Amino acid sequence: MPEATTQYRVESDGVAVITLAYPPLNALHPQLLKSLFENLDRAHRDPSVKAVVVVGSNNNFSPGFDIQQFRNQAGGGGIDNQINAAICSVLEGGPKPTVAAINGVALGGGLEVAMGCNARVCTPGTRLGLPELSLGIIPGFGGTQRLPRLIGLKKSIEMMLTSQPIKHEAALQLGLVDALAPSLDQLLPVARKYALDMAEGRKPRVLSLNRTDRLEPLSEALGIFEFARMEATKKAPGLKHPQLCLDAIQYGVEHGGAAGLVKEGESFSQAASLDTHKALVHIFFAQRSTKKIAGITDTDLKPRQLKTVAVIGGGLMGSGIATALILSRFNVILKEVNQQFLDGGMSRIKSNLNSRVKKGAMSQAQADVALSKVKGALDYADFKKVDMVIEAVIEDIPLKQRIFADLEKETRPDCILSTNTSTIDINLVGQKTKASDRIVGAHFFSPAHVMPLLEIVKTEHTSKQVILDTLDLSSRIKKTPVLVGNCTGFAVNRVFFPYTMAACMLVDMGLNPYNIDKVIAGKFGMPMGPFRLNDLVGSDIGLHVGKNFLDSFPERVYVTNLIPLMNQHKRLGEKSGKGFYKFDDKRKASPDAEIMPIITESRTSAGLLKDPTKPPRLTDQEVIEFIFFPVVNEGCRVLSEGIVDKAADLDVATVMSMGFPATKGGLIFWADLVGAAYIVKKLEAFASMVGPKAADFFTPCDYLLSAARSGRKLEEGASKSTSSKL
Ligand SMILES: C[C@H](O)CC(=O)SCCNC(=O)CCNC(=O)[C@H](O)C(C)(C)COP(=O)(O)OP(=O)(O)OC[C@H]1O[C@@H](n2cnc3c(N)ncnc32)[C@H](O)[C@@H]1OP(=O)(O)O
Repeated sequence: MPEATTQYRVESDGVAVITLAYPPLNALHPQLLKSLFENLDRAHRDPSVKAVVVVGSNNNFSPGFDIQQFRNQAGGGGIDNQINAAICSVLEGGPKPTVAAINGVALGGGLEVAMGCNARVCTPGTRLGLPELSLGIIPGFGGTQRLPRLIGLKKSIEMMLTSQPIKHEAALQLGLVDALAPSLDQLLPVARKYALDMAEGRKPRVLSLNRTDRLEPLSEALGIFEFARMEATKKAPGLKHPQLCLDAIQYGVEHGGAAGLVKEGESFSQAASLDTHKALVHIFFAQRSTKKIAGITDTDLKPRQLKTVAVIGGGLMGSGIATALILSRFNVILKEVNQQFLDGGMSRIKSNLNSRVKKGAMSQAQADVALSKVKGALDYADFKKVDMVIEAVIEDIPLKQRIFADLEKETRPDCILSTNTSTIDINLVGQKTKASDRIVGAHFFSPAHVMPLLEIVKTEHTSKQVILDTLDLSSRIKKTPVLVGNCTGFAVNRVFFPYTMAACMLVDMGLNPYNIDKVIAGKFGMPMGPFRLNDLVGSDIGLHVGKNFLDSFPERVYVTNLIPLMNQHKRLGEKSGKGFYKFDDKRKASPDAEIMPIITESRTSAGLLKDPTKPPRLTDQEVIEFIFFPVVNEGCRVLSEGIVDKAADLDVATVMSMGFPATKGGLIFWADLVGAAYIVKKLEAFASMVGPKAADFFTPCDYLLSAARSGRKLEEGASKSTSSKL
């Protein structure tokens, strides 16, 4: 383990430079903070020192408090609010003026240390922010007090509630940063001069905690707090830590910065004791660990620099994938079967880029450069130049097999051949080739240029080099990869199918689909309920994908007539103007009484209830459990079959694909908080509620049962891992 410390030197101009040093980014480990405190004291006591500059090593200031400590020590990672308050107070009000010299990022505690200094200097490209809420805590080194005093309440509350950093230009404009150094080699000279200017009275020495000039008048401030609280509740109903953050800010505005610091400490401790904090810290590390695959990323293998990728099929998926690739500067060949389809694909790519320009995510000039990276093709003439192919045609096995047989002939022997299938066995796709070592699944989620997850599906034949290259491609196109084994539905769609089936079962039992959606979205925190999602995806797609599960897992599926009937009535969802909901021309969804006869027909054919006039009365909590406990059960099968490398991968996959709330830590983390024994008991109760026709849907798998019996956590016991099979 590298040492967490600070280095101290006094320059010839009398400026003491204290360097934060803890690779890779200078996270604020308690040892580093202790050393910072000691060196500040040393500088203040040394009569030859006129001023102090704090800087980071490795060309970075600091990403904040060491998040590892939150993992090691529950309830706030052993943060000592007193020593932190002492550091900031010595920085701010000690005998010598202080300047933070910032490069890279100053986030969380990193920015708070910088705000404790009397001034801040940064380089172009620096990012500054307080993202603590994204970890379920609140700023705890004075950030709730100093940021509003430096830049005003409105912007500071926005920065804290969204956890979004700002760039150097905005920081300068807002007054968070006092001066810009034109380049990294000028950072220390500019910061030292600024510090001496303060020491020698040429510039005022500012104590941000005492400032009030940037705070809005109290009556206006109260309005800002009211609005922010409403917005926070609307965005994340039931979450406590955003309100705790606002409590601390408001208290400081009403009672002064010093009292606000005390309140901040209390609110921080409260937030740090909540499950939300544990869940979000888990997701932070889980997301980074999906890229680390034992036997691949820890070997001497190096990823090859893929430059040109061909995408076969310019439909919704293919054009989205091509967009993601050109946005990250890959050369792309988009292949279609005829000019009309090719034109359609190209115009979808253009429209994806245009919508980014409209949203301000890129300039028109950048969009033009991106578009110039894609070239259309109707044949394989240029495929010898291609480093990787991503096939994204319809889910038709013979068609995919034909394409792969062609690709084997038309590409170089080192070209990676991948398929974007969402459910089909990868071995089946490559069955007509001898290229199995270079075949891999690259399962994108729609819209592919937006959704952050990439499921990389390996078979027993896929080479390690191909897996490593695909992991690398994933990072380059800014997707989080999850490496999964080959089975129907892989990891994500495997755990997704009981979600829809359980929701349909509830409707067949007499519950109202709109109420179910309200509970699952509003109460549980999914981005939308299962029926609204069905309308987004399309009932036809749902039926098609669902068939794979009916065929592959007949012993544990629930066969409903609801989705087939929606298809029969051409209620395909948003694209046909009506599904479970009806849609206006702005695609706004509203309930539609016309679906009642369809629901009645489905209920009658399901025959789940002895007395259909008496549907069960389920609480909201029971609706949540009825839908999510079968999902957990399937997740346990995915773990025990080694489809994912570790439970945390499934957590990341569920958060980044189905929108499982990150604040609950992903599927298995949440299930462990609930407890396997309780889940088994409820699954058994649901089985007896629905009777023999659907009871098998709830049968707990061995993995879940054994965890329930032994008290073992679900995350602990994957019996075999994909990496061990490599
Ligand atoms: C009291 C205080 O108010 C409380 C706090 O300060 S809580 C901390 C608040 N800060 C944050 O939330 C920032 C967290 N970090 C980040 O957002 C991103 O890491 C970043 C923008 C700084 C860099 O992103 P990126 O370049 O993609 O690199 P990334 O892979 O994330 O990080 C590099 C390594 O640094 C580690 N790291 C980053 N920030 C860290 C932190 N604050 N503590 C510990 N480790 C950290 C990562 O885990 C990763 O380690 P690994 O290589 O072993 O996986």
